[in-house]
Formats: sequence, structure tokens, C-alpha cells
Amino acid sequence: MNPVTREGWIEVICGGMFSGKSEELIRRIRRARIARQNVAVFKPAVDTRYRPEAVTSHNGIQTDAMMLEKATQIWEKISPEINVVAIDEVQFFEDEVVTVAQTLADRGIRVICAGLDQDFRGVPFGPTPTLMAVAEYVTKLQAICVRCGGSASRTQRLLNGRAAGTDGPVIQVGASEQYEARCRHCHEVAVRKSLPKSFSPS
Ligand SMILES: Nc1ncnc2c1ncn2[C@@H]1O[C@H](COP(=O)(O)OP(=O)(O)O)[C@@H](O)[C@H]1O
Ligand SMILES: Cc1cn([C@H]2C[C@H](O)[C@@H](COP(=O)(O)O)O2)c(=O)[nH]c1=O
Ligand SMILES: [Zn+2]
Repeated sequence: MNPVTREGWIEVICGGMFSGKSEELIRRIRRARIARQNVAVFKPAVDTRYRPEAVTSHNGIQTDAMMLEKATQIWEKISPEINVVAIDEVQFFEDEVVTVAQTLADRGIRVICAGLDQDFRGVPFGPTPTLMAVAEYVTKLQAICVRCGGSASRTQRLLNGRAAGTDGPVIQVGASEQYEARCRHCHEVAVRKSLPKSFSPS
């Protein structure tokens, strides 16, 4: 007997800024539409960059999106015909977005969430880490480090063109005038204090 494949799962696309999360989300949305799936696209209202009612990549490509103040508004905005729900900038939502994503997936919907996994300090960002834990599929993307050309897993916040300190607000909407992609080694953060003094890697 052939196994029956049931519909409904969660995909997470994560990484630092400029790593191609929105590009990849838009690609998956386009392919789902080619497959005649009905796709509903959402983004948080707090993201006021570019065109408000669109998911936009730093490379200029975009697709229309509905803005949400909070994730539970998805219930008012989808109809039974929807097969795929795509959410960009998922890090800006409250933790309830995890319950919404889980419930949608349990009901047979493919849920694709794109968002930052770390904030400018390198600390796990909002609901993204929990979504990564409960997702069936996680894609972690890397940008190019603007300092050394390596793989950038981190986002550096800038103040007057230089590395900002770690005590600003976590949420600060912006683009390349405020942020740049950096690798672990070029990312400038406060010294980690959790290592024992005796620890000195060679
Ligand atoms: N340092 C960088 N590394 C990689 N891509 C970059 C960088 N700076 C600008 N880009 C541009 O950003 C695009 C990806 O943007 P986007 O999809 O909006 O990423 P994200 O949503 O992860 O911020 C790339 O295709 C490239 O044109
Ligand atoms: C690192 C970091 C980023 N943000 C903001 C800046 C942008 O508005 C978005 C990320 O957009 P992208 O599609 O990933 O380029 O998040 C923030 O508010 N706090 C941060 O620590
Ligand atoms: Zn680097």
C-alpha cells in the first residue's frame, strides 16, 4: 500500500539581513502560483520600508502582501480556498504567530515564514527560533560579509557609519543606511561574558 502524503507543514527561511530571505520567499510564492495554488501573503505593519502593501527584496523584486497589526488577523483574511500562507519579516510578530502557523499547518496549509533569526546583537530574534524548532523545513541563508567577503550570518547595526553599541532598541526598521551584513568574526558586539576565565582556545 502506498503511504498517504498529508498536506500541511511549516517552512522557515531565516538568516541575517541581505541573505536573500525575501527573494527566496518570493520565488516560492511564484512557484506555488505556477502550480495553481492559492497563496495569501502577509507582512507586519511595522515594516514601513518600500511599498507598504508588498514584500520587497533589497534587489527590487516584489509581490503584493496584506499588512497585519498582529498575526491572529490572518484568520479574518484567509478563505477556505487558500493552500499556502506566506509571512515575511516574521521576527516582528508576537509569539502567538507560532500558534497561528501551527494551527494553519495542522489544517493542511503550507506555511512559509521568512525572518531574521538573530537581532543586531546576535541574540535570537522574537518568534523565529521557536518557529525553526517546530518547522518541518528550515533554510538558513547567508549574505556576503561586507568586511571580508565571507559568509555573513550576522547583521551589524550602524550609527553614523560605524558599529553601533548593543543598547539600542531591538526593533529599528531600516536598510543599508543602518545595517550591513557581517560574518561571525567581523560582527562587532560586546564581549561575551559567559566563558570561564580558564577557556582559551588555540
Ligand atoms: N552583503 C550582501 N550580501 C548579499 N546580498 C546583498 C548584500 N548587500 C545587498 N545585497 C542584495 O540583497 C539581495 C537580497 O535581498 P533580500 O532578498 O531582501 O534579503 P533579506 O530579505 O534576507 O534581507 C541580494 O540579491 C543582493 O542583490
Ligand atoms: C538586525 C535587525 C534588523 N531590524 C530590522 C531592519 C529591517 O527593517 C528588518 C530586516 O529586514 P530584512 O528583510 O531582513 O532585510 O528588521 C531590527 O528591527 N532589529 C535588528 O536587530
Ligand atoms: Zn567577515
